[in-house]
Formats: sequence, C-alpha cells, structure tokens
Amino acid sequence: MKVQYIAVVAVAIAQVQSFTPMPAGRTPAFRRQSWSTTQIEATGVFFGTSTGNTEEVADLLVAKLQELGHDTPTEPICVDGVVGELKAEFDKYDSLIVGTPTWNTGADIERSGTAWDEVYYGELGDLDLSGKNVAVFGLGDQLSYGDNYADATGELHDVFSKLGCKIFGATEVDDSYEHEASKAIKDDGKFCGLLCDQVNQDDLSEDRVDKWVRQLQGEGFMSGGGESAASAAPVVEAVPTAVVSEPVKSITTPPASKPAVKVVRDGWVGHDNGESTLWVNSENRRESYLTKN
Ligand SMILES: Cc1cc2nc3c(=O)[nH]c(=O)nc-3n(C[C@H](O)[C@H](O)[C@H](O)COP(=O)(O)O)c2cc1C
Repeated sequence: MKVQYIAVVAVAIAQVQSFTPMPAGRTPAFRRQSWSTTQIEATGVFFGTSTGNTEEVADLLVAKLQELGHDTPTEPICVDGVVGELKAEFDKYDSLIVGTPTWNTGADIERSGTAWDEVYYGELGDLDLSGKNVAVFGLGDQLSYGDNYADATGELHDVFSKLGCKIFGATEVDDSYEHEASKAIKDDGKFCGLLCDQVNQDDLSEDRVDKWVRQLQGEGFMSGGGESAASAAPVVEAVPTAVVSEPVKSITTPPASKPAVKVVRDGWVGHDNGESTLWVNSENRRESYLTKN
C-alpha cells in the first residue's frame, strides 16, 4: 500500500515537472492535454492540423481507445504544442499513434503544413525510438488531390520507421477509396496506416476508426507485443528542404522531382511549389491561404 502511494506521487511529480506552458497565441486546441489517470499512459495519440480535420479523427481515435478500455490521455495531443519536448512526450507512452494532413506544395517531403515538417529532420530525427510501437493515420482530399491523396502520411510513416519504430496498422486500399495515386501506399500495395477523408467521406471515418483500432488490438499494438505488420517496410531516405527567409524565389537542394521552397515571413510559413504558395500562420496553424506566384 505504502509502495503504491509513493509510486503514484512520484508519477504525479514527474507529470507536473514535464508540463509545458502554452505559448501565447495558440488556439485552445493546442492547450488540450489532460490525463484520465495518474499513471503513465500506454498509448498517446499525436496529430498535426491546419484546419481541424486531423484533430477530428484524432478525437475519434481517443474515444475508441477509451471505449475499448485502453490507457490513453482523454484528449489527443497537438504536435504544435510539444515541439521542443518530443522526447519527453513520447517517453510517456509505450505506443504512439501519429497523424497528419497533406498539403500540395509540389515537393516530396515536408508537406504536412504542420509542425511535423519542422521536426522531421531535426528534433525528431535525432531521437532513438528503437522498438517503439507506432501506427500512423492521415487525412487528405481524394477527389481534389486524387494523384496525391494523403501523400504526407507516407512521409510520417517513413520518418518513424527510420527511427527504428515497429510500425503497425497497414490497411487495404479497398473500393471505398477513389483516389488515383498516393505516397501512403507502400510496396506491399497497402496504405501504411489509417487513411481518412473528412472533406468527401466524413461519414466513413467513425467506422474506419473502429475497424482500425480493433485491427491494432489484434496486432498487439497496445499491449506492446505482437508482430509489426509493416516491420519490413522499406525506409525512404528523405532529403530536407532548406529554410530561407527571403525571397520567395530561393531554391533548395533536394534532387527529387519538384523541390519546394519554404519561406518564413511576418509570422507566416509559405510552401512555394513554383506556381503558388501555401501560407500557414506559424502562430495559429488553423489559418492558411494560397497565393499565385
Ligand atoms: C491548398 C491545399 C492543398 C492540399 N493538398 C492536398 C494534397 O496534396 N493531397 C491531399 O490528399 N489533400 C490535400 N489537401 C486537402 C487537405 O489535406 C484536407 O483538407 C485535410 O482534411 C486537411 O486536414 P487538416 O484540417 O487537419 O489540416 C489540400 C488542401 C488545401 C487547402
């Protein structure tokens, strides 16, 4: 009894010490981080978002995990709120579910339009996550961007795979999807995780989440065991783009097809594909707009 009491107090102190105050200017969504119990949680759901769709699916995932009795914080965690704290945040969980939207910058990489792009080849790239269970999910618009449906989910998968994580939750590309091509489809012909589309198929998301979480259970994802369904998936060597402050026309180094230029100006981050620039407010990622070059 005494030992249990000491353990609970120690965990509570650790959580208070690792609490990060939110920077001014964040939307309320970025403040959301609460725990259902005082013990270390088993599964953490992390997401990036610009307009809220990925957060909606993250909410569904948390609700389903809890419904099925799994330890997880009561709300998903926005990656924007934990930049600089990723190691401490990820260390809290045995298993990570990570999600991203896709933005069409014309580049092969850094197309989430969220803080994931800032950490992929910096803070995150330096972590050793060997053996950590990871499952990815992604959002896109398969009708408007049918040739690039949820491409950025493929990069999210590749980054965590390269860090030594065990990847779970690959899904079949079934008839319910109408895209032409997607970088989220790997060599085995499957999506590398759960793919949703809140723009055209929001009515399917709840069922897709239900099916996927049960699949993860079956694969032993939450219990820390099992065989990773995609452990043999190939790792893509990605080359980060350069960050330039001015002007828009500066060019980057990747040998890949269409390089993107990332521009930082007046509190906005622009992703320039040569024809147009997607501007995302770096303080509030829910604000974005497109300009023609
Ligand atoms: C300018 C712009 C570019 C986009 N590019 C893509 C794309 O390349 N592939 C895709 O599947 N969806 C694309 N989308 C759709 C978003 O990924 C989709 O709306 C997603 O649900 C946004 O998620 P979020 O609200 O979490 O940011 C694009 C949307 C906009 C506005």
